[in-house]
Amino acid sequence: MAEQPVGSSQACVLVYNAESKKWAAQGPNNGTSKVTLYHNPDSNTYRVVGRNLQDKSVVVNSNILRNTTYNRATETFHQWRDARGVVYGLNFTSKDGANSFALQVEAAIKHL
Ligand SMILES: CC(=O)N[C@@H](Cc1ccccc1Cl)C(=O)N1CC[C@@H]2C=C[C@H]3CC[C@@H](C(=O)N4CC[C@@H]5C=C[C@H]6CC[C@@H](C(=O)O)N6C(=O)[C@H]54)N3C(=O)[C@H]21
Repeated sequence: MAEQPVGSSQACVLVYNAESKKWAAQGPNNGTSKVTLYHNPDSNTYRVVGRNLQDKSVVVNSNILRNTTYNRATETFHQWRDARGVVYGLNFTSKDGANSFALQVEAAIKHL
């Protein structure tokens, strides 16, 4: 069976630049994207894919692994580090959207 979407939310996708010590919004219109958690039941893998609402470009495509720590820095800003050390931030447009997405990611990590 192909990948299934587990859930989606709206968030600005940011990547932290350790050199400049700045967060960089990914994509136009301040990086507002639809972020979706996908599950591949065949391989039991999960990933977060974000598509910019304006130009539909993929701004994050990050595997969520058993040892991924999903950090709820604030009620609406969550972040995680990928296997290569890239730090992604999601600045959600609502607390409910942030909470529901986080619950799905946290459940996914437990399922791995
Ligand atoms: C042990 C460890 O690596 N810890 C990481 C986190 C982590 C822990 C456990 C697993 C994985 C990860 Cl990733 C870590 O500390 N990192 C990751 C890189 C990030 C960079 C800057 C500093 C500046 C302060 C803080 C920050 O970012 N914070 C505060 C809320 C604040 C909310 C909104 C976002 C929106 C854009 C920016 C802003 O407001 O202009 N912004 C913020 O300014 C946002 N922080 C962090 O958060 C830093």
